Amino acid sequence: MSGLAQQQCESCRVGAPKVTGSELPQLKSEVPEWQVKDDDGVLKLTRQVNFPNFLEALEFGNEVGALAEEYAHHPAILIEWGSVTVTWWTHKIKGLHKNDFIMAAKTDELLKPLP
Ligand SMILES: C[C@H](O)[C@H](O)[C@H]1CNC2=NC(N)=NC(=O)C2=N1
Repeated sequence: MSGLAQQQCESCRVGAPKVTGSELPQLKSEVPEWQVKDDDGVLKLTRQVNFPNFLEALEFGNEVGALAEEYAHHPAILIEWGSVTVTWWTHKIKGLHKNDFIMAAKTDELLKPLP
């Protein structure tokens, strides 16, 4: 199986399986820059990225938005002066799905310098 960033999301549906406790460590190890947080019982995957100014933060936020539209899976994006916080979770299942880890890995790819 290719790395998470190269995988495709499954279609979001109610009743889709949440990431289980045994799957979580493996998936989390593939996106080490991200933290799992429990938000009133809803597990989410979040990362804060720092930028030198608001404009660069805004540009990255827009890139994440375009990625979300491309894969029809959408995060919360907080754009602030100097940083962007991206949080992935699957609303339909009120928790973490493998899609969220795939999208976190794709988000990391946006930060890699172009070859
Ligand atoms: C029909 C559409 O694809 C679905 O409603 C998608 C849209 N984007 C989504 N994004 C996230 N994060 N969770 C969802 O459950 C979700 N559902």
